[in-house]
Amino acid sequence: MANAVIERAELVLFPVVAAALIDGEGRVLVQQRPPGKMMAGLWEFPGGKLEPGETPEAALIRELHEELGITVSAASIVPTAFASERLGERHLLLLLYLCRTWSGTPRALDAVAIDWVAPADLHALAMPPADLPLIGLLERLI
Ligand SMILES: Nc1nc2c([nH]c(=O)n2[C@H]2C[C@H](O)[C@@H](COP(=O)(O)OP(=O)(O)OP(=O)(O)O)O2)c(=O)[nH]1
Repeated sequence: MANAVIERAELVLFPVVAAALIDGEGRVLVQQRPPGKMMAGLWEFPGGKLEPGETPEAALIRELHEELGITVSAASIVPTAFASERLGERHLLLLLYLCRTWSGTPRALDAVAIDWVAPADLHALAMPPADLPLIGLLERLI
């Protein structure tokens, strides 16, 4: 019992924000994680960690600008789903937003590559474990 209490106290939640950008044909943008990063080569939704003092929405707008070179307004990102997954010593809470409008053309500024994929085709991509439950949700939502 004491051990269980200690384990709970030491567990650190790791919030990460990500966006499913949807284009006019109902496809979702995914990007491939670069070499040297954890889970290199896997396809993910653009996004990342929160900086100290940042709201999830501000972090997502910043990450989309840094990673894709696009500008997104707070009104354009809709909180939609989350995933919860053990990630090494921490526990990932992946907060997924939908976004259908932005300005600029997405470019792979951080990732190896970006691609636009129909939600049903996400099943065929190698994605992080946390993302897998989100695919079926996106198929129904988009
Ligand atoms: N962006 C993103 N991260 C994901 C997804 N699924 C998933 O498990 N993750 C994990 C991978 C990483 O452990 C973590 C995101 O951290 P990161 O290191 O990529 O964040 P970052 O962009 O702030 O990276 P950095 O600049 O600090 O290198 O979340 C996803 O769909 N999108």
